[in-house]
Amino acid sequence: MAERSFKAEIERLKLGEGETFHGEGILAVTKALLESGVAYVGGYQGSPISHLMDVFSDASELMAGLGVHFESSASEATAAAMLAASVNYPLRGAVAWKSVVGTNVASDALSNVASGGVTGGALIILGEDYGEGSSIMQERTHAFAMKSQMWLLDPRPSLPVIVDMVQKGFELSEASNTPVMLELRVRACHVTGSFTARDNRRPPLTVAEAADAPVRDTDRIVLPPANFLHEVEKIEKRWPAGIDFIRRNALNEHFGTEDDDIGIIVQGGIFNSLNRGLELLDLSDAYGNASLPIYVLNVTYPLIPDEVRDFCAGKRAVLVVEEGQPEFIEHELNTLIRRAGLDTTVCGKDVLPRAGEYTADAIREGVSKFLRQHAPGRAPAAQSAPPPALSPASVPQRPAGFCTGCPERPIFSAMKLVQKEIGELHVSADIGCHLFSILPPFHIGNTTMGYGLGTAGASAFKPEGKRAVAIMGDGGFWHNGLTSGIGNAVFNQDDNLTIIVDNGYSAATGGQDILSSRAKPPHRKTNNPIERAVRGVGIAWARTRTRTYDVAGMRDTIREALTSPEKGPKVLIAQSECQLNRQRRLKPQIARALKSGQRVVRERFGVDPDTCTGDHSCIRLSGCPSLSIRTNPDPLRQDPVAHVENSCVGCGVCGEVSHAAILCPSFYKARIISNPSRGDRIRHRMRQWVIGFLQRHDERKLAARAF
Ligand SMILES: O=C(O)C(=O)Cc1c[nH]c2ccccc12
Repeated sequence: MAERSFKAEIERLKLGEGETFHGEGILAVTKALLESGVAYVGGYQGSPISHLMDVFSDASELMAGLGVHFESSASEATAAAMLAASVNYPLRGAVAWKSVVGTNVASDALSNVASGGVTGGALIILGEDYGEGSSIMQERTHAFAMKSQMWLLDPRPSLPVIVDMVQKGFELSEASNTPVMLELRVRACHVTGSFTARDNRRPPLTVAEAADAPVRDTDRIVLPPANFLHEVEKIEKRWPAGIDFIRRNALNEHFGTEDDDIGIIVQGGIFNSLNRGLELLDLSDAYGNASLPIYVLNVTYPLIPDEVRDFCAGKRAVLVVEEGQPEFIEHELNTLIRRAGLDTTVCGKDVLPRAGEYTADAIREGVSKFLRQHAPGRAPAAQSAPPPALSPASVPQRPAGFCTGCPERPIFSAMKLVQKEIGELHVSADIGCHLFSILPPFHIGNTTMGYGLGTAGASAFKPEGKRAVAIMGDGGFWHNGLTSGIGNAVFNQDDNLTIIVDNGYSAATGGQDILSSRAKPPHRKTNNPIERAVRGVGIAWARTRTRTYDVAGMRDTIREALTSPEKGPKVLIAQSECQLNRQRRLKPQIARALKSGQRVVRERFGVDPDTCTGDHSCIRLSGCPSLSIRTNPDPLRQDPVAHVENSCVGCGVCGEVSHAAILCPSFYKARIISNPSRGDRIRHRMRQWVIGFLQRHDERKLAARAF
């Protein structure tokens, strides 16, 4: 079950010729694919492209009706390899994933498809999650475009441009027999706007029809001698054809004034930020009517030598606004300007930050510096004062952490308890929500090497004494952990423990179903147990614990795995449902039950303030966001007591941790009964009577001793 449902929005994907489509960037992309006669679509979810995959998934029936094949690929490598369908057949195909990580994973297939070239248009839609909102290493997909010679579109975040780039992207791919990448930053994915729709088009050839009439062309297969010819073809045919198409179709744009002796060259994807920066300097308005010329690169690779020459001719200096490092575009512009015999100065990273996100403010600062150097008359009068520095104490910290009720929390609580007994462990962490164990209060995890690579990251550790621990999510396990981690550990006779967090979904990417998910979606085969898979590749010591919230049980199994005399790789599958997905699943059911007057029981935990000692070790071992502190009601004690807030979902970990760690008995479980039955009411009255009797008894005893 995905984080967001697009069932309502996808109705708009049926709009026809001339109607106005209004919505988010990712929906516009999907609509543009359908209008382009795409024959097949695939991909792997990851921020900020997760929602695009969810849109595809929700629209899969509509696509099937048009004869378009869609599937959620097992990984980005799978998705990229799917583009093989466009090598021999005039089939348009689109795949999507998160870059740069997904492109890393896909790069084997991408190199192959880029070498052999394509007949049908191949479009790779990339969510480029760069900047301060990103959760991954800061790298540029641009490097992949250059090394494999694939074209890179970086459209201005405006719906008509994005839609046009999808459609032209296919044509460009076909005209130059080259795969085309379409990069969408997170804001472009979710920018809202309008464009004029066209009719959806059935693919002229479907994948089923192509399969019926196989075509084989050994010149397109990456195998000597054809691979040597591909290199020549890339340079002599595909590159010139690409440049020609981009120029003839004016994929790059011009904004602002025409003639000037300075100008700006910008990646399309950050045009809006540039324009905002210029607006703040009174050099543009909200519509991009700038008072200096701007050349917008909706195609950042390849650059078009004639366009660069024409833009730079007669200009003393140009500023290149290029996010991320190294400055590939700036380097190439210098070469092209030199080759054109011009002496235009190219500014870029000398006035803009070398790395980091190009926010409107960073760009405003860079443009100001550029103007001071090359057009002092148009520079802002004074250097703007830096914003007042905030002391770290005045900025509330909000480290990422496990959600309330997350089933992964008790796994790490149990590990902390084991570490107390046998000492610190080396822990090879993985991509997924479980990576939050690195942060307080757990401080568990020494490295992370990539998706599903937790076990591989521990493979150099061949312990003689203490075993190392690897963490892997169920998402990572099916993405590639089964072979690169578990299979490798079997083959190389590891003696480490892998804990596979089986929460039922690819939770970190937004709750998509995977092979071991418990849901039974109509067109997929789920419920494939992870334990069966690891035993299948030779794991002898495998345990599945079905309730991670049982902290004592988790602790005992982890201890057993780390201390048992048995040698060989060990796998502990720790199961409990992702709480976010569970809430999404249950909330509508509960709401319906409450409305229809059915009896509903919800559980919450609480802390008895009279018993709580106020030492807060429960918080240190759990870190649940619903576990907080409040003033001690006892006037003789000063330490604040622990307190469970109303966001509690009743997972019970706080209490379990406290008991497993023998901390204190102050946690209690309350059952909130809505629409109680007669039996509930009678039981409630009897309890009240007993409690009242005991309380009155206590009060009388206290009153007797009072003075
Ligand atoms: O959803 C995200 O933000 C992720 O980083 C998950 C992810 C999806 N595909 C990947 C490939 C390599 C590393 C992480 C991911």
